[in-house]
Amino acid sequence: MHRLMFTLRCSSVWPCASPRLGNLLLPRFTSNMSSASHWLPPADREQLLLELKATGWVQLEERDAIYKELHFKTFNQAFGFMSRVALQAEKMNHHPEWFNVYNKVQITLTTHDCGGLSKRDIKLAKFIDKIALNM
Ligand SMILES: C[C@H](O)[C@H](O)[C@H]1CNC2=NC(N)=NC(=O)C2=N1
Repeated sequence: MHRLMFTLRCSSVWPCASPRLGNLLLPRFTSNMSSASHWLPPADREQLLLELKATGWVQLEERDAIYKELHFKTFNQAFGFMSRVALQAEKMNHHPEWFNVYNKVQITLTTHDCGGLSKRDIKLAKFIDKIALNM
């Protein structure tokens, strides 16, 4: 109950994502809630998530994050893809959670600084889709 009340009080100033009340898994409040430029307005969020779902991203149930699994022909292709994403992630100072076995790459995107999805996750997801298409 305390967590729910916390969210209701804080939701109007949340900089990254609109909190999910459905399953009561609520974002952390941290002192590093940097710039409002990462703010994902709820209306934009729904539209952008629809677009990403059409390319194979799914929303995780247990946290405010998106997930995609990619398959390549070889390990070299998978690793080449990861290298390109890693360079972009470093440029954006926004890093994926990911797991690779041979030709398979599983990626979770979320913004740790705000405990949920932000514009940065959308931007990185779109970049990932673009790179994967060109492999
Ligand atoms: C201190 C550093 O800027 C932060 O920890 C950055 C690094 N990379 C990050 N990556 C992701 N996915 N979320 C973050 O909030 C984040 N924050």
